[in-house]
Amino acid sequence: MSLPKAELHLHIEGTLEPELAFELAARGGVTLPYASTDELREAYRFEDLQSFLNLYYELMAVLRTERDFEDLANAYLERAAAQGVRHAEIFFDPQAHTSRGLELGTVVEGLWRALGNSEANHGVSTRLILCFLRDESAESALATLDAAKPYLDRITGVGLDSAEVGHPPVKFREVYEAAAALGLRRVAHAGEEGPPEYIIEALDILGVERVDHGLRCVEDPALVERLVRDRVPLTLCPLSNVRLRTVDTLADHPLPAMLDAGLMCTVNSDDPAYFGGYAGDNFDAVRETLGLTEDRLRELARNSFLASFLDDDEELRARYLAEVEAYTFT
Ligand SMILES: Nc1ncnc2[nH]cnc12
Ligand SMILES: [Zn+2]
Repeated sequence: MSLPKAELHLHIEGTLEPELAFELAARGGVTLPYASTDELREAYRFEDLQSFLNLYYELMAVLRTERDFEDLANAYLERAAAQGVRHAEIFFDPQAHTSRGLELGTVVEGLWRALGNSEANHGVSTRLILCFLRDESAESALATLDAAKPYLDRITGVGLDSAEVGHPPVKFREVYEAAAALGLRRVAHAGEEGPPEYIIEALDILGVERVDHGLRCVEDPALVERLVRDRVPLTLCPLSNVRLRTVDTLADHPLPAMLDAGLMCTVNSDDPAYFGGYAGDNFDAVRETLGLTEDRLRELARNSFLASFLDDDEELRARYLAEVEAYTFT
């Protein structure tokens, strides 16, 4: 669907399509433990978040040079633009690369080669969000934030991702305080597989402005009331939830009920190469399977720009919002 939208929950490493993985492997002399792209695609059957993360981290071995990160980001931006994405706030996982011996600068500079020219090349404005791996230590997160200091002109905010259960937000209190002191915006994954309490901690202890996923808030009526009252944006990822078995089928997804409850929902792709679709595909899927009306779809698109970190460019945000209102559904 080409409805203009902002993508607010997108892991750049999760945009690595099998074809590009093999191309980068060949270029870098990396051997993948799969004979072909078809065989690799066969591995895309996930039981839960952890079974996905195992493959996600394994394939990152092909990302080694600035050019690799640049090519990865350009491939995403091209696909996203074709599906109506006008603004993208992109997560990256520095620790998944520095733990393999890469310099943080290789990752940031490589991504920036694509992101810095994205408005001109793809018609997509961008922001970069550095994510801490929550299954690594708080000390490692602090060291990562410290290493990122030379690149803060390119980094808008911090996030928290990877294996959720057993790694509550409170573990990262100190690093989020330090990030806030540096003027960084704050988001965190919470309530994807973890309980509603993790969403409350992310808000109260980490001071996040948006909750990534936040799906399990529906189990706590008082929390839903709070999220509605405070207009806290949730970056939902419907196709991801199906593939990682957070919901049984797309038809069971609580998105319509969440919108009816007044929650500020957005729809995003998470790791589109792995979960069967980019942002526009997610919009198409919820339209078809959940029967969302044109008003609801327009609301989701409007929310995406309102929830974005475009506060430093209200003129651009207003232009995007006008595009949403002017859009004609086909
Ligand atoms: N859906 C997800 N949840 C947590 N960590 C992730 N890293 C990449 N995708 C993720
Ligand atoms: Zn995610």
